[in-house]
Amino acid sequence: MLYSQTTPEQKRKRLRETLAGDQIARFPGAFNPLSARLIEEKGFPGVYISGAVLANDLGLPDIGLTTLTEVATRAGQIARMTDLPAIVDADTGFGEAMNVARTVQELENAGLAGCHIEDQVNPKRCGHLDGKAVVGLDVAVKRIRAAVDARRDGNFLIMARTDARANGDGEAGLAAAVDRAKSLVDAGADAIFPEAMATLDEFAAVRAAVDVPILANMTEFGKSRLFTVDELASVGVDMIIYPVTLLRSAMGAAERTLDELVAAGTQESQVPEMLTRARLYELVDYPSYDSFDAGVFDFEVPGVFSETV
Ligand SMILES: C[C@](O)(C(=O)O)[C@H](CC(=O)O)C(=O)O
Ligand SMILES: [Mg+2]
Repeated sequence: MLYSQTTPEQKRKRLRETLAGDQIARFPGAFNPLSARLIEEKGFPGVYISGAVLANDLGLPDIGLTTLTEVATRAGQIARMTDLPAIVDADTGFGEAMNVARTVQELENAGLAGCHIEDQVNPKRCGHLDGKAVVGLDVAVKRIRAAVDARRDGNFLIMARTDARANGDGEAGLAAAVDRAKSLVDAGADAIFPEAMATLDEFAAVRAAVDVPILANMTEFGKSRLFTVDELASVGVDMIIYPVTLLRSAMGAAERTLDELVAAGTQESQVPEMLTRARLYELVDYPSYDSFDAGVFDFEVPGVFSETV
């Protein structure tokens, strides 16, 4: 009922244990608090909260327009709805070193289990688009040091993302990303997010260069094909995110339903694709509220909690 009973400290500990385990960990992106519940129910070990999704959900492009307050608030709403650890995309940290320090403390306060901070210049852009630029190594290192020093829970995961792969074609770009990754680990990063890797061999190169967990971003319509979990495990990736997948699925379904309403004058043909009333009530945990106040759930929903409605 209401929110998760697991404390942020417990979630952060659980995240550390997950990353220390042998299994590759998949973190689908929750686009709202309720979808975090769905992710938990399907057995995933964690929830990812995408900066692109938070911005796009507000109708904004992913170019660093969202504020720390907006991101911490929404990420906190998502994190509190699940017992799973949630990791949030903190973009460039909302400024330079001092701002990054505050960002980390606000995200801790919001109940997140970790965040990633990238080395792009502002205004930033989606890591899978061309024309990105990264800050100098000194600035990138300062961001990570500030983040690490600012956290009050040693288990809050500071992941460094490098966008340096775009700094040159093929080998040159990869070498730049590998160098950055090593320096960011030396600066204290707990994990590395090498952005826009083109091939499995590129992930393997990053894997060989650092001894902290590495993340693969399996975003659709990006720079690489969508590798399978086994493929990524075979090159030593520890964690996979599917940042925008659920938002794209949900918005795709919404568009199809609207098109059908326009074309047919009724949504009838789309109903079998929808989450049923029963399933929706199950996800928001209606029956638990009954134990609190028997007047809350004293109605019948046909087929409630069955597959039939
Ligand atoms: C991971 C990412 O930073 C995000 O905000 O989700 C994006 C995802 C995307 O735009 O597809 C990214 O820069 O890769
Ligand atoms: Mg992002």
